[in-house]
Amino acid sequence: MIQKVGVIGAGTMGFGIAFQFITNGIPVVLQDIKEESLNLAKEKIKTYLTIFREEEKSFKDSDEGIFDRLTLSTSIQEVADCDLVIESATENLELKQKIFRQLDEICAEHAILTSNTSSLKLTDIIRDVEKHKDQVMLTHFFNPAHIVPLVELLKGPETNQESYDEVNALMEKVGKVTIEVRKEKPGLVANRIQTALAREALSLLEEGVVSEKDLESAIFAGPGFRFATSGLLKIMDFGGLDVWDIVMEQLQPEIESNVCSFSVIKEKTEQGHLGVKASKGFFEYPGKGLDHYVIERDRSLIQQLKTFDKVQGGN
Ligand SMILES: NC(=O)C1=CN([C@@H]2O[C@H](COP(=O)(O)OP(=O)(O)OC[C@H]3O[C@@H](n4cnc5c(N)ncnc54)[C@H](O)[C@@H]3O)[C@@H](O)[C@H]2O)C=CC1
Ligand SMILES: O=C(O)[C@@H](O)C(=O)[C@H](O)[C@@H](O)CO
Repeated sequence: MIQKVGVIGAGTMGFGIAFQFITNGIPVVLQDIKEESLNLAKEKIKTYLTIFREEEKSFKDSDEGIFDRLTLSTSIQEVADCDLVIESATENLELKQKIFRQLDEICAEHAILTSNTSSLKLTDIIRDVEKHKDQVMLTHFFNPAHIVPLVELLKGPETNQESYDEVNALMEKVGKVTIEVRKEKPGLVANRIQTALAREALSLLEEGVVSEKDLESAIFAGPGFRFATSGLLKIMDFGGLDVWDIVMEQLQPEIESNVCSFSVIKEKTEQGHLGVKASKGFFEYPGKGLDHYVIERDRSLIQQLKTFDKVQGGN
């Protein structure tokens, strides 16, 4: 049974993963090589406990009780007694392979080792793992990890079912929605779908078919609005599969199918317009700093999470 979780990497995702577990009763060791990352993560956890309370989605335990479950460390040795260790360090294959070699060496025999990678293959990450090769997985969270419910689960080629079932049960216990990815595909499921959507959206933008503002509305006030309560297959069922059959045949030849590099992104990147972190991307984010806009986004997402829990019967 998983009673203590280690999280390697206290960055954008690691902080949120740790937050999800400690606010749901599970002790966490959050490890990072940079003290500053750990200090920032601690401050963000403090901030989000307040924000969740302000948005009337508070936790049953006191802030003090929640913080009592959090251990911060710069030493990977600190996760040696964890039952589950989730690696969420920088997206670099050599680094992940090194971390998994270390975890394979120091962790208890029963420990389950997982990665939160967005794009790398599990079989590549675990290349040198020996002792735990029947207890490795991908557990792919979505940003922000402490609000977006989805976690994609993938077993390794030798992973036993018991490990999968334990991780799945734990994720559901802490309020996440899991899917089982049955075959190893780069980007798993949701990122592939997100990328396919992005390719068509950027193609329409590049062709001048739609403005940035209207492209946003076309997604969040249309399909995105429906996606908030049901997936694509139900939308097809409600639309009529006979209709969708025709539409798919008609439109597939029309939509973007090339592997493209889009000047709408390339030009902005070259100009240093990297998005919120640079105060300008497709849109402008004047003068209040990254945290202001991230928190503004997250307040909306927390309200959406409350509705999601009601509609999907969550906690
Ligand atoms: N940013 C996103 O939207 C998402 C990212 N991911 C994945 O999560 C992982 C982490 O991504 P982010 O949190 O965005 O990165 P990040 O750059 O915000 O944080 C990475 C953290 O790893 C730490 N780190 C580097 N080497 C380390 C080591 N040897 N041991 C311990 N910590 C180390 C860094 O100090 C940093 O704090 C990546 O694999 C990424 O693909 C998954 C879903 C979404
Ligand atoms: O969208 C997300 O949060 C995840 O699916 C990801 O992995 C990110 O999009 C990542 O690919 C880029 O930040």
